[in-house]
Amino acid sequence: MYDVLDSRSVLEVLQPVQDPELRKSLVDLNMIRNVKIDGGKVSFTLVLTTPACPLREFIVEDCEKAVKKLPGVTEVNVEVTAETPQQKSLPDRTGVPGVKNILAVSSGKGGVGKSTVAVNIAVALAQTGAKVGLLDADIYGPNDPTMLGLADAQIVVRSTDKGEVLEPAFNHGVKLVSMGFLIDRDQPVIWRGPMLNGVIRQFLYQVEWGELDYLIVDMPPGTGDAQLTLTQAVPMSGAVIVTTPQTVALLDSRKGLKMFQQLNIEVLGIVENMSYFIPPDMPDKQYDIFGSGGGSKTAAELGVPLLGCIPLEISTRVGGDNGVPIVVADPDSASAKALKAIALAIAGKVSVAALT
Ligand SMILES: Nc1ncnc2c1ncn2[C@@H]1O[C@H](COP(=O)(O)OP(=O)(O)OP(=O)(O)O)[C@@H](O)[C@H]1O
Repeated sequence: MYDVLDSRSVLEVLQPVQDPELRKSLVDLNMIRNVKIDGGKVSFTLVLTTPACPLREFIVEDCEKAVKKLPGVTEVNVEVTAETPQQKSLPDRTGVPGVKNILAVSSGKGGVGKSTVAVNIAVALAQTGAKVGLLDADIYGPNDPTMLGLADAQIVVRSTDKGEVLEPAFNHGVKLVSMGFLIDRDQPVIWRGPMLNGVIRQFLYQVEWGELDYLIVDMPPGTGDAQLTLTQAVPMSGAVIVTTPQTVALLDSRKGLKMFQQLNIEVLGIVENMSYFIPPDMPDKQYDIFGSGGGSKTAAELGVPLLGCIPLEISTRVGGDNGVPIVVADPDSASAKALKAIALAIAGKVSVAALT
């Protein structure tokens, strides 16, 4: 069938190989580029739709298997790169130049670990090579500077010919802008809609974010006016809802889900935090402190995916307090593994949403 080994025959054997999430041919998606033949050696570039592709190895293996079937092939070299697609444009919303995808991390209730999840997901995505920003919009408890090791950072304002711009702080591979840089922690601030709107617009459009694959927005907990103002002001492509297994937390997360759905923002899934406790001195034991299975039940009821379950681990809390997120401090811990898998699942879903 294939008399000559050339780039056309390589593309032909790769034609049936699909991106497992997009269910389309890699060739049709323009994910196979720079095919080169040198004797029996075939090399090409595989351009994934996110550096955090959860199925990277699987896709590479499929490509190698397909090309090795060609007569005369002695070696296959696949160079893997990524180009994150731009989120679809939203009606009545202005995107942020250079920022490909904006994602909300929210919770119906306070204290469920929303900021812990937002910070660790941001860092986990950056660890894969993605360019990541974090906008800490939690007006009630802006903890991201502490959790990212930037408690003492100052936001720098520069005058340019386009007016004043803010320079984000940076640590663990993530650019950060936080409400915490603006407000005095000991002074309660009452945020009225227009004021919050103004600050958020500044955080979106007057910050030198540069090129970002993902801008994660750590939302304030709850579903009140502030959350609604924010959800309407930010051109988000998707939202992640963090919950704990208790019934109350789950009821609240249902409200959060409805809020996003009403505003036509895709809910990418639910993260169940504090799912179970593993005592550090008894790693074989597991205690379901807040009950079990709540996250998966709610996800099934509401028809959204469960992105993952994170155990309650002392080192996760310590990582947050010390400014070294658990995915950096102890990447092999159960929590870090769960958080990294959740970050990859989110990246996969974002690419699918952008390309379908
Ligand atoms: N899986 C976990 N294991 C251990 N501690 C955790 C875990 N998740 C969160 N925590 C701890 O619980 C506390 C609350 O977490 P966090 O600040 O992330 O919650 P939150 O939902 O953002 O709160 P709020 O928005 O109401 O301020 C923090 O001290 C954090 O370190």
